[in-house]
Amino acid sequence: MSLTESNFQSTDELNIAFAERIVDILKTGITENGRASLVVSGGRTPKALFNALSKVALDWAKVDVSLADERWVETDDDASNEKMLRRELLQHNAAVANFVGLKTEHADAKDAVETCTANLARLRTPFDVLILGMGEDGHTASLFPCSEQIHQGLDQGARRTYIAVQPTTAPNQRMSLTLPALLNSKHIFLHLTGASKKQVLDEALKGGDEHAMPIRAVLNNADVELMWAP
Ligand SMILES: O=C(O)[C@H](O)[C@@H](O)[C@H](O)[C@H](O)COP(=O)(O)O
Repeated sequence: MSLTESNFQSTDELNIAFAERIVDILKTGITENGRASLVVSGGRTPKALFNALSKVALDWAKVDVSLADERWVETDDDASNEKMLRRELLQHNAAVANFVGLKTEHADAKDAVETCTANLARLRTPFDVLILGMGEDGHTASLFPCSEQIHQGLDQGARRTYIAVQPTTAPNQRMSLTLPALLNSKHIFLHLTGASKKQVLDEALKGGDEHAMPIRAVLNNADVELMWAP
């Protein structure tokens, strides 16, 4: 499968172009299907993009927004991706979007897999836009190479859409879309900033065990657009 690279001079330039690209795809989805879906990652990288996106004119009431993964903490915890999303993306014009969060009342994410799977019906699938990030260890969404659950997460034969993951090199239990669920997307973007992430991506592109660098599993099975700035 192919990797299309768009390199920008600065994160500001990247965010402007990326927001426009996302909105174009979502508009097409709304025109063709009445609704469109946007599934995003958490972490630090997308904050400014989300802020830019929240101010763009779009029929946001017709957009379903969800997360590729969530840290299993309360939604008012600073580590919560939902908290970040509510602060950065679900504001301004985008405040009326239909947000489907992952965190439930269950103390253990394993007990919430069924609920998250049922809630997926509230989102248009295949996802119109999926934005992935990547960690320095080659994880994407919360498919962590260090976790015991990585084989299940990358299993394309299984019907799971979500998986509870316990990383051993990062804090918090997680809920993550599985590889087959991530791949059920019309447009997959990999959003990276900084030279070190580019080096990690180059390493992943050399090929090798997907379980050692889960981003490889996405790159090997989908057309991916890289959006990168230093
Ligand atoms: O919840 C999360 O942590 C993510 O969704 C995760 O996959 C993230 O995208 C990468 O870890 C990159 O994170 P940074 O953008 O913070 O480097």
